[in-house]
Amino acid sequence: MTERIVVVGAALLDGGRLLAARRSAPPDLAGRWELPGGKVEPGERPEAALVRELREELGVDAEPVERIPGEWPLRDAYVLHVWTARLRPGSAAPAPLEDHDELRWLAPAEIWDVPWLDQDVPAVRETLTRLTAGRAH
Ligand SMILES: Nc1nc2c([nH]c(=O)n2[C@H]2C[C@H](O)[C@@H](COP(=O)(O)OP(=O)(O)OP(=O)(O)O)O2)c(=O)[nH]1
Repeated sequence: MTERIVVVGAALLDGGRLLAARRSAPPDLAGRWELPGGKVEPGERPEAALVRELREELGVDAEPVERIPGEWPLRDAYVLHVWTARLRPGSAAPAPLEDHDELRWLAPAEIWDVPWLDQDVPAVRETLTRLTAGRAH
């Protein structure tokens, strides 16, 4: 039986904008944009994984807000789950410390200005719907 590995992605929102992160590796994903995050470790709660990954990759202190319903298949046995998230008061600003070489805060009208990973597009579209409906901020 193939084990399913959950990858958590953060739709990190601030002031009505979404943080997009450009991957620096591996070569086949480099240059494409994604929701920062990573694999949930065995025994780890997905929300805890999200907070840990955002600290490691971006140097921020963030908290999950709500799960975006749905799950999206990635390569191999990976599946993407997405949460909206926000910075906690006093958090540093995000910096591309690991896995990424550029970050951008995108306003709703700019969301499709970057080449997202194909597999992230449905989750990004869902996030945009929430942003424009004023249900996330
Ligand atoms: N973080 C993240 N990974 C994604 C997204 N879309 C997508 O296909 N992936 C893929 C890339 C990787 O193969 C895998 C997640 O790996 P990762 O490298 O970000 O996770 P990680 O920090 O736990 O990795 P590792 O160094 O511990 O191996 O999922 C996404 O939106 N966010």
